[in-house]
Amino acid sequence: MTNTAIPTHADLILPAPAKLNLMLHILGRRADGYHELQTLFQFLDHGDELGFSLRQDGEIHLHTPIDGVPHDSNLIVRAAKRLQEASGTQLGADIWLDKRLPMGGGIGGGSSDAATTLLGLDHLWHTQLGEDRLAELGLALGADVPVFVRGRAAFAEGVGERLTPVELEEPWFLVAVPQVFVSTAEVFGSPELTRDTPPIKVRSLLAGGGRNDCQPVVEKRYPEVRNALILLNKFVSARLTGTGACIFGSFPNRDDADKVARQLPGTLPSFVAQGRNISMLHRRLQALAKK
Ligand SMILES: C[C@@](CO)(OP(=O)(O)O)[C@H](O)COP(=O)(O)OP(=O)(O)OC[C@H]1O[C@@H](n2ccc(N)nc2=O)[C@H](O)[C@@H]1O
Ligand SMILES: Nc1ncnc2c1ncn2[C@@H]1O[C@H](COP(=O)(O)OP(=O)(O)O)[C@@H](O)[C@H]1O
Repeated sequence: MTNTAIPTHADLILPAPAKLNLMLHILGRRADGYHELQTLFQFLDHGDELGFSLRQDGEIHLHTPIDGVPHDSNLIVRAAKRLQEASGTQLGADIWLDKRLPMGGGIGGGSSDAATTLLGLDHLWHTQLGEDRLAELGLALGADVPVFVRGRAAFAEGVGERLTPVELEEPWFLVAVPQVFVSTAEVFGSPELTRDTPPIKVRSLLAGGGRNDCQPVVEKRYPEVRNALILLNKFVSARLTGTGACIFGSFPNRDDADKVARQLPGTLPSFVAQGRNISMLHRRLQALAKK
C-alpha cells in the first residue's frame, strides 16, 4: 500500500497495532477514582504506522498533526519527551504518523502509538532502558500503554498494569465502528456502572467466559452503539471492546468475516483483522534485531 503520511527516507518505520478487550470485568473502585479491572487483551494485525528519523538537536517534531489534539498533548510527543527525560539523551526525532485507527474507539490507537514511540525511539537512540522501565514510563501516559510495550496477549488486573501473558486462539475479527465518540471518563463515572463483579481466575476465562461490564452503560447512553450491536448480533455474537465505541465478533476464517462486513450498511464502517498473541510491533523489532 502506498503511504502518503510517512516519507520513505524515514530511518525507522514501525506498526502500532490495535487491541481488543475480549472481556472486561469491573471489580471495584480505588480511593483515587480509578477502577480495578480484569480484562483480556489480544492484538489485531491492523493498526497505525509511525516513521522516525534521528535529530541531533534534541527537538521532537511530529509532522502529522491530529485534528483537535495539540502537538504537545499528542501521546506520541508525550512518550518521546518522557523517554528523553528518563534516559538523559541529547538526541531528538522527526516523527510521522499514518493514522488508520478510529480515535476513542476502545481499540487503543493512542496508547499503541505511545508504546511504538517508546520502543522505536529506545531503538533509534540506543537508550536501552529495558522493557520494565519502558512499561513503567508507558503506564504514566495511560493504563493501556504497558500491554502494548510488552507486546504479548495478556490477562490484565489492577488498573490494567498487572499482566499475565496468555496463549489464545487467533480467530478473525470483524470490528464495527459506530460513528460516535465514547468518553472513557464518562463511562467510568456513571452511577449505573456495576463495580462488583467477583474476581475470576485466568483459567476460567480461557474456557471462553466473561463479558464487558461497560457494555450496558454504553448501550444505554449511546444509541449508535446499541443499534450497531443489534445489527451485528444478527450475524455473530457481538461485544463491546474497552469502553467502546467499537464492537466486534469473531470468525474462524477471513472469508466468513468479510461476508458479514459486506452486509453491514455504509453508515456502520468496519474492518476485518486477525487476533494475534504477539503484536506486529514486536515481530518487526525482533526481525530488526536479527539483521
Ligand atoms: C478501560 C480501558 C480498557 O482497555 O478502556 P479503553 O480506553 O480501551 O476503551 C482502558 O484501560 C482505559 O485506558 P486509557 O484509555 O489509557 O485510560 P486513561 O487515559 O488511563 O483514563 C481515562 C479515564 O478513565 C477512568 N479510568 C480508566 C482506567 C481505569 N482502570 N479506571 C478508570 O476509572 C478514569 O476516570 C480516567 O481519568
Ligand atoms: N496519537 C494519538 N492517537 C489517538 N488519540 C490520541 C493521540 N494522542 C492523544 N490522543 C487523545 O487520546 C484520546 C483517546 O484515544 P484512543 O487511544 O484512540 O482511544 P481509546 O483509548 O478509546 O482506544 C483521543 O480522543 C485523543 O484526544
